[in-house]
This record gives sequence, C-alpha cells and structure tokens, in this order.
Amino acid sequence: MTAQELATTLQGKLIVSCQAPPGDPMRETSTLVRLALSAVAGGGAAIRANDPEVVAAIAAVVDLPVIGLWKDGDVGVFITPTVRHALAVAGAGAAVVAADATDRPRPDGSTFAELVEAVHAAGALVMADVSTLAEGVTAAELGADFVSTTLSGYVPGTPKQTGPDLDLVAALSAAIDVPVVAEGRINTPEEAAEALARGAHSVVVGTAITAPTALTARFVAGITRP
Ligand SMILES: CC(=O)N[C@H](C=O)[C@@H](O)[C@H](O)[C@H](O)COP(=O)(O)O
Repeated sequence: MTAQELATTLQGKLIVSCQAPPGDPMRETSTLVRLALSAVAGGGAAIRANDPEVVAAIAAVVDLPVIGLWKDGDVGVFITPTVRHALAVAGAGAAVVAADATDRPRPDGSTFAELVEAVHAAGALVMADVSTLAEGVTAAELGADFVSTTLSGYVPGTPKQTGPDLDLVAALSAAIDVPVVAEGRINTPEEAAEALARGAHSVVVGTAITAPTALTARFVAGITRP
C-alpha cells in the first residue's frame, strides 16, 4: 500500500492501540489479538501494536492495516530504537512501522533517516513518533509518511498534560504536508473529534479503549477520598 493510499484509508478515522505494559495481565498475544478484533468490530480503521510476535498474530487475522512498533526498554529512545527493530516489525507484517523520531541519540548510533530508508526498502511505511513541532518538521523532511504526537509529555521539556497535546497537533498540521496523527492521552470521543478539528488527519486511542487495568485504577482514584 502506498503512503497516499493508506492516508486516504485513514483520513478522519480512529486507530486503536492494542498494547499492554510489562507485567499487565493483558500482555499476552492471543488476548491482544482479541482486543484488535474488538477494535475491528467497533469500527476502528487500523490497529497499533507492539512487538513483532503480536504484530504478526494480529496481521494474520485482522483485515486492517497494522501500525507496528517494538518497545525495547523504558529509558531514552525505546520505541523501535534501531534499524534491526524496525525491520523485524516490518517483517512481521506491519504496513507501517512506528518509531521514535525525537532528537535524542539512538542506542545503536544510527539515525532516523537510516531507519526510514531501511523500512521503505522493506516495503513498509514509517510513522514518526515525535514530542515537538521541530521534531515533526524534521521527520517529515527525512521521509516519514505519517507524523504522530505520541511522545509529547513523555520527553523531558515537553508539557505534561492530562489530555492530548492539541496545540502540537494544530502546529504540526499547519507546518507539514505529511498527515499528522493525534496520539497520547485522548480520553474521550469528544477529545478525538477535537483533535480532528484542530487539523489531525487521524487519531490513535489506546488506554481509553484497551487498558482495563489503567481504567480501573482511574475509577478507584476517582472514588478514593484523600
Ligand atoms: C508514550 C508511549 O510509550 N506511548 C505508547 C506508544 O505506542 C503507548 O504506550 C500508548 O498507549 C499509545 O501511544 C496510545 O496512547 P494512549 O494510551 O495515551 O491513548
């Protein structure tokens, strides 16, 4: 699928992130496949998933594009940090490889440009996960097919917010021609619609749909008196 074809497919649509953190009871491949099937049944347009094994299992049974990544570790650049990780995700059947495109050093000393080149050569597209406007502009210049606000709030120096970074969505949408994906802390359908209204091409929602542990904790906190 070309970048243009996929952009047309995803325009104004919901991408459901089916992930579970380390140690979570939901972190099991067949469980994550069930989450993806639920996302399909509910009308999702694409699935975002972590780990080549999970990507392959979802791609085998879900007739939607899979945006794959491979989280390795939890400090610095850990979302698809190297070309090796990216090619494993592409090889698992992801239509799009999502990777950290922040301006931090990658653990193998490679560049985001090298990752883009390798993924394109493997026949897949690239989603750049960024935390700032400048990173998104650079990622687009380096050939990313989509730019996502995934990492705003998770990189030192970026604003910590309880909701999505809609200002970044708007700024990126005005600055680049590459489709901008709103991702991170979209908690309600209204916030998803607002992100589209602020210029997002499509939206990714994870926790609010697919994370019962975090959602339970949110309710528990809500009824617990200080
Ligand atoms: C920062 C980071 O590691 N984000 C990850 C990226 O794949 C996922 O853990 C998020 O769940 C995903 O971005 C969707 O966001 P939210 O779950 O807030 O809707």
